[in-house]
Amino acid sequence: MRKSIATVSVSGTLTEKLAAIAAAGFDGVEIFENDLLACPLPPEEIRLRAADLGLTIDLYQPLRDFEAMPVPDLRRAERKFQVMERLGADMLLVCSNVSPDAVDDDELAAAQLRLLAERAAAHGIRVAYEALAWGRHVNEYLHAWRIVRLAGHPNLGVCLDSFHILSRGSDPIGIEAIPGEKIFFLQLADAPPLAMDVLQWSRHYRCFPGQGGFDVAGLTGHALNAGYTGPLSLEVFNDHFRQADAGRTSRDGMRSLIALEQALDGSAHPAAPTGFAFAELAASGAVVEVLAALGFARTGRHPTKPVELWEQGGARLLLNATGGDPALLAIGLDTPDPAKAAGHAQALLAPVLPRERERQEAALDAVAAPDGTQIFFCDATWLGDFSPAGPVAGEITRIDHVALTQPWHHFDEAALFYRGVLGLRAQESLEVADPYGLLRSKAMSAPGGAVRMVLNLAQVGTGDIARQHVALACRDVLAVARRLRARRPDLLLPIPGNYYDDLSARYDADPALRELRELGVLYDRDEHGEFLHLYTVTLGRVFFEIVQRTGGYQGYGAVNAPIRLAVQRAGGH
Ligand SMILES: O=C(O)c1ccc(O)c(O)c1
Ligand SMILES: [Mg+2]
Repeated sequence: MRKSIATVSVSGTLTEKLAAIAAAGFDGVEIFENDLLACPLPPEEIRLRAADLGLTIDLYQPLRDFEAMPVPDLRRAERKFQVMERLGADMLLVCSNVSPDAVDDDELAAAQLRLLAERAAAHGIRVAYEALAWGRHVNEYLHAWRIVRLAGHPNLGVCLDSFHILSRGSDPIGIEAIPGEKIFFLQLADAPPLAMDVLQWSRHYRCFPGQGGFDVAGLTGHALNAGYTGPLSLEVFNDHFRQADAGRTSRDGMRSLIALEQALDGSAHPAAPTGFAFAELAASGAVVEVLAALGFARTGRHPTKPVELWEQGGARLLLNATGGDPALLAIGLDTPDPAKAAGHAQALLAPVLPRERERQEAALDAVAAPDGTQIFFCDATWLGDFSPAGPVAGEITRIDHVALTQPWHHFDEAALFYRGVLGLRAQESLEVADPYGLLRSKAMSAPGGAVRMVLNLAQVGTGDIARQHVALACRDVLAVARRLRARRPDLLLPIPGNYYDDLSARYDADPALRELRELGVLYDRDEHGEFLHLYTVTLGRVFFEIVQRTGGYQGYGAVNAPIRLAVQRAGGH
């Protein structure tokens, strides 16, 4: 299907926006009124510029509060038709009236829209009428459709906007009752679930399909079933997108439409990961000390690269001595068909990483995540490169999750990347207090929890944008804590006594509490089970968490995150 995007969705001047949108592969644009008014180029030049870039101008929206007025402003409309002819745009958007002067009279609205459509027809222009969720009298898409039907003019149809429909909780199934040729335009936007005024929600928090909580693909399916053949057009008002790099935002929008088309095809994710193969760290001597204290042992070396394999149970860490502070460089994922997974990632515009390969080494397909973390798709052969010495027994069994902190302007992009490329589903999104700001946190996981990731967003003010961690699952976190305590107490993150006073206020009778306090182990429970966890101090950008889940606990100990953040920040841990 043709893909379009409203210029309001990306940052920059109109000419910058057009260039970025074209480079991302879109077919067309909706030009937002202010972008045109502020542009030094005359409409004819903008038309040429767009055409040179291979973009059609699919929609223009210069009229506000037009219909159901005591006197409709046809003079202004006539002027705007002239602008549209110069622009080469043949679809005019009219959103439902928000003015207190609007009259609650469908017949009047229909008569005035009919008049507008008649005048538009003389210029070869069609009019698409859209119900804004906060329209004064018309705020439901089926209401807008009734008015359009009442007007009965071939040049008048409806514009459907997924945000306005889904934000009000309207059932999009009704779209299928609208004849396809009367759906003139389809605007797509998602949004995170927020309990707030719908106008503010729309103007500041919209995001690309797949980044929020609405079933935008399902709504699109209804429009296609109705016979809609126009473009899928992204219309996203978002405070972050307005500041972010236009090229990057445009590519991200394109990725969201490709993922939406895949969802419409109904095909399952072709190459979902089944577990963590490894996490690779830029490592220093300090990392080696922590791993040794945790009971890991070096079991292999790469034949040609300065990379060591450290293992315990099914947890495998690669320590890369290429220099630099400790940081997470790469994540390896067990993938049934790595080539297919890489192909799928590439179709979603993930940059495929070049691989230098020596003879006899396993070929590894890898892509770069939005924050630069390398994602490797692995089958069993990669391990052979390291000629591992054999299993290392211990309490730690595998990698439970990896937590990455995203720059604020790439958070939604990262969520969409992990959802589309790896097929992870967002589990929960919450806010965690840091002594100097707020951290937004989104957990994502593969079905059954075989792969879990946590994306943290450093809000403005936290300053702490760099921290990442690898959480290791274990059978007995108290045993790990005791060992660490005996060998290297300095590596354990110290937890304040006040935390344990509160725990005992909440879970009075639990005799294990005393030991948690002594060992610095934190505790949470949900309706499924319990969660015990501890943290090491931070090395460079990275720290380790040791977690023990019992009885199907699904979370990540989020209630304890503010304690951890405060100790890390205050104590320089
Ligand atoms: O927020 C608005 O005013 C606005 C304008 C045009 C649209 O298509 C829309 O969905 C919202
Ligand atoms: Mg809209």
